Amino acid sequence: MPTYIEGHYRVTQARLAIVVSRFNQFVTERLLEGALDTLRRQDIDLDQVTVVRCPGAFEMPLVARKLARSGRYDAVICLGAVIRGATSHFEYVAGGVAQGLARTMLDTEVPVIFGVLTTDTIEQAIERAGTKAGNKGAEAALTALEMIDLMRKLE
Ligand SMILES: Nc1c(NC[C@H](O)[C@H](O)[C@H](O)CO)[nH]c(=O)[nH]c1=O
Ligand SMILES: CC(=O)[C@@H](O)COP(=O)(O)O
Repeated sequence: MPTYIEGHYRVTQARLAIVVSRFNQFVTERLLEGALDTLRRQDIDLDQVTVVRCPGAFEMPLVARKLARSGRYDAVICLGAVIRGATSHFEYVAGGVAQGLARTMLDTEVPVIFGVLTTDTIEQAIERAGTKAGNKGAEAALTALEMIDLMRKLE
């Protein structure tokens, strides 16, 4: 019979940092609301949650790395909205954030949750920030809890 290891959402004493970018704040604040509401509904003490705002998604990897390396957090949730414009700038911002956050997670071995929307339109972003396509911030919060529990089980 194989041994199965998996993380559950119910974790005790979870210390979380949430990095939120101000760019497209109309969207990112909805992601933050979804994340905080989900953590609350999972009985996470929001006094153990730190919210850090940064200018744009491109700055997130540095902020996430500082938080992860501090040793004060069990996971770092990153919430942003990169929405395509008229130039190729989208590719560089979105690619830089994804690669930077992935590298931070591997370098620090602290779960860094990619809750950054990368959409072609504002409508797509709004749909994923609490309307018809759910709330990616809420999803990111659940992923953080599952990863915290899983990491503890793999220690
Ligand atoms: N266009 C978007 C940006 N651009 C700003 C960058 O994130 C960065 O702050 C700037 O290049 C200075 O380093 N940021 C987003 O979060 N979303 C966008 O759609
Ligand atoms: C993702 C972006 O950087 C983008 O919103 C910038 O818009 P533009 O390509 O029109 O300068």
